[in-house]
Amino acid sequence: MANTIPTVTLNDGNTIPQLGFGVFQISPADTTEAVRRALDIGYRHIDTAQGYGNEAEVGQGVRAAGLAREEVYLTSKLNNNAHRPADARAAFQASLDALRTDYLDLFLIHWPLPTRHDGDFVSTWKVLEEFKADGRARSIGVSNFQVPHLERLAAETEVVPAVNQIEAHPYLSNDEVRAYGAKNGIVTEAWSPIAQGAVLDDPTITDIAAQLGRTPAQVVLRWHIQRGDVVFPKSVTPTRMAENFQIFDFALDEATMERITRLDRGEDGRTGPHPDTFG
Ligand SMILES: NC(=O)C1=CN([C@@H]2O[C@H](COP(=O)(O)OP(=O)(O)OC[C@H]3O[C@@H](n4cnc5c(N)ncnc54)[C@H](OP(=O)(O)O)[C@@H]3O)[C@@H](O)[C@H]2O)C=CC1
Ligand SMILES: O=C(O)C(=O)[C@@H](O)[C@H](O)C(=O)CO
Repeated sequence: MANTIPTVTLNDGNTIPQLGFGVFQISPADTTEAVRRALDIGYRHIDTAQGYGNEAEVGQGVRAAGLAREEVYLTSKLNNNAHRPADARAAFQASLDALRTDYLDLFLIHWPLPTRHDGDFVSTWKVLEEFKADGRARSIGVSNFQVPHLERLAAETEVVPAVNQIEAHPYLSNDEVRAYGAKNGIVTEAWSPIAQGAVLDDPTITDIAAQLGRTPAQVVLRWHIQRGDVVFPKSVTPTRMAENFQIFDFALDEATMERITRLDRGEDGRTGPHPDTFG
C-alpha cells in the first residue's frame, strides 16, 4: 500500500491534506529547519498560530524547502487578544506579512473567548467572513468551539465554519462536538492527537502496536485518520517526524478501532485548557 496522504473536502469545496505538521512549542530558532525538514519528508500542510510566535519562521521554512506557495497548505489562527474587528483585521494582515504570503489556506478563531471582555466571537467571525470574501483566506474556521458556540454562529452568521479544531485523542474522544460537526458539515481537526505523548504508554496502545509491528504513535494517528479527522502531530525529532508521516500503508480493523475508542476518559482526559473558560 502506497503512503499517499488523502485530502478531505471542506464545506466550501476546498480540500485539505488530512495529515499536517503542527508547530506549537517549536521555538522560532528551530522552526525554519523543522518546517523545511517536514516538507522534505513529504508533509504539505503546516498548522501554526499567531500565538505560537513562529509564523515568520514557518514562511522561511516553506521557502527553504524550495516549494511554491501553492504547494503547501498553511493554517494560522487569530490570537485571543485580537477579537475586536479592527484588531482582527490588523492581526490577520500581520500574519500574512509574517508568512510573506498574500493568502492563507485556512484562518481560524483560536479560542471562542477573547482575552478582552469587550470582544465577541460572533462579531469576530463576521470579520473572518470578510477575509473569505476577499480571497485572502481560502477557508475560514474556528478552534475550541463547543456546541453552544457553534449553535450561536449558525443562528447569527452566514458562513458555516469549514473546520473546528479541538482537542481530541484516545483519552478525550470529544465525540459530542465531533458529532455536531459531522451533522453540520464542519470537519474536525484533532489537536494534540497523541496527547503530547501521554497516550503512547497506554497498555492497549502498546499491545496493538506490538501486534501490528507499528509504533504507538502510528497506531493512534491511524485511529484519528480512520475517524475522518484532520491531524498535525508536532515533533522536532527527525525520526519521529518520519514515523508520524508513515500511517497510510496500514489500516486498523473495526475491533481495534473500538478498543482504542473505549479508552475515552471524557473530561478527565482533557490535557489543555477548557474552551468555556480559557481566553
Ligand atoms: N487549536 C489549539 O488550541 C491547539 C492546537 N494545537 C495544534 O496541534 C498540534 C499538535 O499538538 P501538540 O500539542 O503539539 O501535541 P502532539 O499530540 O502532537 O504531541 C507532541 C509531543 O509528542 C512528542 N512526539 C511526537 N511524535 C512522537 C512519536 N512518534 N513518538 C513519541 N513522541 C512523539 C513530541 O516530542 P518531540 O517534539 O520532542 O519529538 C512532543 O513532545 C500543535 O503543534 C498545534 O499545531 C495544539 C494545541 C492546542
Ligand atoms: O497550542 C495552541 O494552539 C494553544 O492554544 C495552546 O497554547 C493552549 O492555549 C495552551 O496550552 C495554553 O496553556
